[in-house]
Amino acid sequence: MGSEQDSPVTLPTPVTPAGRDALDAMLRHPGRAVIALDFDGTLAPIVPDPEQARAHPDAVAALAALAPKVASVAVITGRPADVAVRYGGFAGVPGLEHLTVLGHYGAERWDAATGTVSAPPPHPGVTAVRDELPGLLAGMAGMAGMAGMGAWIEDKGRAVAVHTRRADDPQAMFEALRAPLGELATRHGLIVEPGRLVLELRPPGMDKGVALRDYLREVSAESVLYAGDDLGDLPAFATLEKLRTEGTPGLLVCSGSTEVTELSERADVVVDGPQGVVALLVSIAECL
Ligand SMILES: O=P(O)(O)OC[C@H]1O[C@H](O[C@H]2O[C@H](CO)[C@@H](O)[C@H](O)[C@H]2O)[C@H](O)[C@@H](O)[C@@H]1O
Repeated sequence: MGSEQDSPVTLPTPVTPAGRDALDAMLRHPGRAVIALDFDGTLAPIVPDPEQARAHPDAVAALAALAPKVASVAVITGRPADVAVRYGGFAGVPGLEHLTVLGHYGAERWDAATGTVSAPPPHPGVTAVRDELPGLLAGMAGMAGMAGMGAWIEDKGRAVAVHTRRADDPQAMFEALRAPLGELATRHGLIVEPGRLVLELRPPGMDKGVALRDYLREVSAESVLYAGDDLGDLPAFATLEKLRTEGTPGLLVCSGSTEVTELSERADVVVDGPQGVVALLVSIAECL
């Protein structure tokens, strides 16, 4: 706790009894608590150009202050693990020596302790999609209403994403691309992962729920906080909801945005984007 001169630490009150129990359990036994966080929209503010996304300026310090006080901290992201590490500034940070980054929705793993990324072999469908996608988008640009489409391809290595945030009408472009990208993905054995003005074509078989569940088993978590902002975080919320029914306290935190409301409806705590997430992490660290 802070000294008498410090302003008092304000922790949010979770709106559900299960959320309040989880926060309680974390504060009582922090050494058995796991903190897991999404990257874009949760630790990093959303920006128009995905290559310019960086962790909130105070995020790394907040994580580094909290990590030594809890069992473990993990970042679970749709980004390739090495990209999240780079954009997050997570490598070589005192306090984050045991940080784990699960990339590509858990298919990849980076551990600060080794500084290496482990990953499965690439899915052949990604190569095929990478080759066909520019032609498909060019064909659509010629269609009525699609001139100057403004869709941008992010080559993620093990997946390919099409972003519409910089299109003239981002939401209309997103909706127009759903069906053709779905067909393309299916034809090559991939799935479409929708996100905040992005449609990603990626291999099936892994999601943040599976990644989180496996990680929590590995570290023998006795309480968990998960924070996310996007549709890809819903499986992680579902994992926590299931764990709660089995007796493991879990706190569902939504990094709120006007773009995605599905998470806020299920969350125990809604904070104001990455700035709110950082404030929450700081408050928890100060309470421990
Ligand atoms: O699981 P996450 O860490 O949340 O990653 C999800 C996707 O995030 C990125 O896209 C999003 O952030 C961009 C930068 O702020 C933004 O421009 C875009 O509209 C968002 O969808 C990233 O580019 C994707 O690869 C991630 O899968």
